Amino acid sequence: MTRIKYCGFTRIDDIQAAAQLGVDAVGMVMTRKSKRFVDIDQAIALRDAVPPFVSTVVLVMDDDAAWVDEIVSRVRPDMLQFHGTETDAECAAHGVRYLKAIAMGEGEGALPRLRAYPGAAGLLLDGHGLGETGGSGQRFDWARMPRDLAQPLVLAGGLTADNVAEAIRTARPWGVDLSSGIETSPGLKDRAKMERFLAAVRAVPSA
Ligand SMILES: O=C(O)c1ccccc1N[C@@H]1O[C@H](COP(=O)(O)O)[C@@H](O)[C@H]1O
Repeated sequence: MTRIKYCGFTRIDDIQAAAQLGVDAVGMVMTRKSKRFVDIDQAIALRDAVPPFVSTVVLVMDDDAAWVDEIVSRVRPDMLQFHGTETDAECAAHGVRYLKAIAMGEGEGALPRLRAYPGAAGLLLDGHGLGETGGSGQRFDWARMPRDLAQPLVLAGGLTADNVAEAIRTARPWGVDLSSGIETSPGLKDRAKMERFLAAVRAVPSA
């Protein structure tokens, strides 16, 4: 079974709809570099709308350590997701389990970074380049998904209901994560797109 995370929520109705549909995790973006940025009070309201057994993840990107600590103490996400040039020690410093995003848009330059995060609960391989913000629907060649890493790998970048079956068959990820493929505009989710994406993932036989 391929796990599913929908990311970039800004509206309570959307996050509740995603949970009802059966996603494993929901994400909120708390770096001011993003068009989907939510502040602490919005994030608390969104988190409080998430039912039991659905994980909450907060995404940051080269943000001040003090800001990340404030998120941890007030929003209390189940996991952090780092998208910048943070080191393994910097990611671990907040005392919360984390995913590290690896910018696969870099080409071969991404390969050393895949082994630089032994403390990460999982790695999220995204289509954007190093230093660029994600969430823009940029994909990478799914055949480049490594096969020899111990950590669970999450595939991200440009996934939609129309391409996710092929992506899963090619990359064989632990899970998939997306934002723009289930939106009408940044931060505004579309229930029909969320439903179609889930059905497309569930239709792929497990390995
Ligand atoms: O969503 C954002 O605005 C964002 C900002 C900075 C870094 C990452 C961001 N989004 C993440 O990028 C991937 C893929 O998104 P998409 O499906 O291609 O739109 C996903 O993990 C988003 O959460």
